Amino acid sequence: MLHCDQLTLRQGRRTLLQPLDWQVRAGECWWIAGRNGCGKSTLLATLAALRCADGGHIRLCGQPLSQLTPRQRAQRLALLPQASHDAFDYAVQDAVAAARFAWPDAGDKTQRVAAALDAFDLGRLATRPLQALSGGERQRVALASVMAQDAPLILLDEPSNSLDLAHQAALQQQIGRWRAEGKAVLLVSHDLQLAPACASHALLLDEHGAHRQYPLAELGAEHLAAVLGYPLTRLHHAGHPCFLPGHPS
Ligand SMILES: Nc1ncnc2c1ncn2[C@@H]1O[C@H](COP(=O)(O)OP(=O)(O)OP(=O)(O)O)[C@@H](O)[C@H]1O
Repeated sequence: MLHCDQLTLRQGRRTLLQPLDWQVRAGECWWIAGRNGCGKSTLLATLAALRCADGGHIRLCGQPLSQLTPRQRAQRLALLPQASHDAFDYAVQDAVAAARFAWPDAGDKTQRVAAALDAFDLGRLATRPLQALSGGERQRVALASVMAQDAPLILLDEPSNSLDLAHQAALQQQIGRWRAEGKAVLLVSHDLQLAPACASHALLLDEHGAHRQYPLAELGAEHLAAVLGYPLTRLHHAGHPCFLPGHPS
């Protein structure tokens, strides 16, 4: 679904990402992990064509990303940014419906919006103005908008920000459903429980642009600890791996 060939990212004179060859396939979820400022959001912004790559090539669903029109891109990928700013004070249901702009001729807008509102527990808030929402409620609207867009590649930048525990669990389940439907998910997250519970693979980025890729089953605490700069222990809990800070006593 996504092919990166020698993808290189820079910020000023600093190399954020040394040349990366990377393939993301349908049904996979890649956890993208690294310390603050290492370039995770910049990578997602580049894959969403919000900035240019500083080297290399990106192909999305078989076509060069740079050759896709904005609507074609929106039909192929959806981005949840780390923060959203509301230019208009839409009602929740209208904000989610706006995400259907990529599919103007589809006749299923009402059902898709209703399903997205339901998946993120927003039915009760459907007519509430965006500016009258709490932080976690606003985050759930952003997630529902991503779902309504119905793109095969989903880019999530810290999606569990501000979510309470029950809504984090709902997000984990929804990521599982997306994978089962054959969508691919890129998950930037500092959450050492949620992310490994959702992911099939990990892409670790360090502060000098170096990167490593692992199937999640092969991601050891020592690999993650090396890029995060903190000792970790890998555990198995509720059917998934998770990582805890510190060494076992
Ligand atoms: N517009 C900009 N001008 C200058 N530097 C920038 C700009 N945007 C980002 N940077 C720098 O680029 C680096 C990568 O930023 P990025 O947001 O990709 O990090 P991140 O890995 O997502 O971090 P975090 O975990 O804190 O969200 C950081 O050092 C940041 O300060």
